[in-house]
Amino acid sequence: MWSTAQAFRMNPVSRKVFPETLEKLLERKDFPAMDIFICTADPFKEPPINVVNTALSVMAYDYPSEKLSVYVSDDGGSELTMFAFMEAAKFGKIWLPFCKENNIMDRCPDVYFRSNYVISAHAVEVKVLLNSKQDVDINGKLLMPNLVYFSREKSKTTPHHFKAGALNALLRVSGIMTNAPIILTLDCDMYSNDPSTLERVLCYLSDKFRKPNCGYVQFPQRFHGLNRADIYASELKRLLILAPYGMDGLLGPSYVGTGCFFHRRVFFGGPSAYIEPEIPALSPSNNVDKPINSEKILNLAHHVSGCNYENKTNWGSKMGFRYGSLVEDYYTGFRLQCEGWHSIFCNPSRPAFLGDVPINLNDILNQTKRWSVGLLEVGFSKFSPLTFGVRAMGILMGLSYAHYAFWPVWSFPVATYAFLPSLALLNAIPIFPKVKSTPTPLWIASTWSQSHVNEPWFFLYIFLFLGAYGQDCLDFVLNEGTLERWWSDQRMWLIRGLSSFLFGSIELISNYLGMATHGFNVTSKVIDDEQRKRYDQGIFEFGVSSPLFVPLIMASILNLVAFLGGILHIFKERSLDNFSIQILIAGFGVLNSLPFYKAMVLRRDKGRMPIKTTITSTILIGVLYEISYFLLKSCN
Ligand SMILES: O=c1ccn([C@@H]2O[C@H](COP(=O)(O)OP(=O)(O)O[C@H]3O[C@H](CO)[C@@H](O)[C@H](O)[C@H]3O)[C@@H](O)[C@H]2O)c(=O)[nH]1
Ligand SMILES: [Mn+2]
Repeated sequence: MWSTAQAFRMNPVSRKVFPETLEKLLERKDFPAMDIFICTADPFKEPPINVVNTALSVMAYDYPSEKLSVYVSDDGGSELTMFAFMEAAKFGKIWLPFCKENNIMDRCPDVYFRSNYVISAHAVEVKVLLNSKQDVDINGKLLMPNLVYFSREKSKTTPHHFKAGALNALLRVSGIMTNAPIILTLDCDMYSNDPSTLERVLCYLSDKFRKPNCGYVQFPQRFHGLNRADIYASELKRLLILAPYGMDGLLGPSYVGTGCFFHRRVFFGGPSAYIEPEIPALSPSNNVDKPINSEKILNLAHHVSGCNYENKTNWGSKMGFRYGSLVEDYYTGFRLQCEGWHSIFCNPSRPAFLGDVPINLNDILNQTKRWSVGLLEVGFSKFSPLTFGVRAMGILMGLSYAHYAFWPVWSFPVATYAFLPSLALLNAIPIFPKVKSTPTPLWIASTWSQSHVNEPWFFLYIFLFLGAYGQDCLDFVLNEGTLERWWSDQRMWLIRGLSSFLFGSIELISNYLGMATHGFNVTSKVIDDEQRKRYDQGIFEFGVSSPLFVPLIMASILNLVAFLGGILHIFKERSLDNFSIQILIAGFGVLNSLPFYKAMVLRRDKGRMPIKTTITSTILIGVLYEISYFLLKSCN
């Protein structure tokens, strides 16, 4: 993992463009058309009001409206979402500076819909809600952008490939209706925060300025409403900001699923290997000459949204967004770059998009678990970045992608460090280099004076620990980070390693063995007020009894017991002997586990650790200790 991380350090690049000068070089009438895709899948985990907000925020881009088309893909096929959008269409007309007033529609989904709703098979729905050729705002002045509600056909028997499937259907439908050369993909939990973003993008993607191989421009995922310490490290600074800077100096950043502008052509083969789609109307160079709501166009749009349409076509394998991984974004970007497309990372100081983050630990861990499964699927496929990727894109790009793909591999060292040193300590077995006995009970005193140490390994060990942590901390803090957030970041890395990564790896294995199947478990965006309050105060949210918490509690209990035992040992023997590093590691574990102890013992609110989970974990750690007792004793 260390070596793959070095690829990001070779040539980091940070870019700047000046969209204010764009109009001197490119007339507004020559601005290219833009198709904007918004994905939603579940009206109860993703409240339609939020999806509407996302759509309204992009409809209000500072851009010629007649060139703007917003397509909303509803994988839930829900009447509620459609209804919300019909209202939104009317609402949009009355209200252009909408950002301030959108509270008007802030209502809860109707109980009637809720009780009758199951996501199931549904037919195609294509509804033109606003037509840029006809619809004007309430004053009769401004044209409105196109707004299309779309729900592809779904059946129980045909795989729908989750979001990638939805995006491919959107690619085809938008191709038939407007076929803009530039496409923005956006998740429904992320809204536009800067009306001038499209002009910024033109500096990279308009015909006049685009480099021939440039395929997409990725904006970082940035989030609003993080608490001060960002306790769940939702910022994902390393993954979403630092790594892309590094890749930008190579062939460009990976695609992260949202906030990304594509040149439509990239979905039809490599820069010099064009793949002709099965019907000419879908070709990226096709000129749409019929009105968006003409019967012919609508019929064709229905045709390409059928659930069997993709059979025996290249969609998902060589064309469009790629199937085969739960992280369709990462995988698609990777395959596009292997085909020869370059990309650009654009991180303006005012965030172009802002998104929601889950505010409870269980949701976060489930999300990371899904990513782990998806990443490993790519890592161990025939298109693995380490083999296929390195050959197609060169060693550094291959390593960069491998660094993501094998992210979950951290679970093994993290789990080892969480359990092994403490178990060994409790069994009085030293596993690290020794420090020679000194009369002082303070470990620091002994590590500082070299004369007392008889093994250089001890220092190498301390050096590596402090070096790695120091570098990590510096990287973080120097890039608009704070020490407080860094601490959360390293803690979440341990938590993810011990939980999501581990469960993700297990899920992948059981999947290969045919024991389970995994799906795209949509992250809930519903905010409970009480939870929100606790989150804002920086308090961890547990609440549900989730297996994802079990290894975490096990480790926190074990480390506490081992640490206390170790300290007792020091005072009894008045020597540090063989166990200093083990005690240190246990102590570090304890420090990181503080929120867990609080949640298990001190808290009484709804977000505390459920007793059931605590008891299960305590029993399991007891069993693990017994096993270790027999194993370690027999090894010794
Ligand atoms: O069958 C599906 C499942 C999901 N979605 C949409 O996909 C988006 C992302 O889903 P979310 O639950 O928010 O997942 P996150 O883990 O927050 O998303 C990250 O990870 C995903 C891959 O796992 C990427 O697709 C996302 O862009 C990226 O932000 C949402 O708009 C969903 O509505 C669909 O359209 N159809
Ligand atoms: Mn999301």
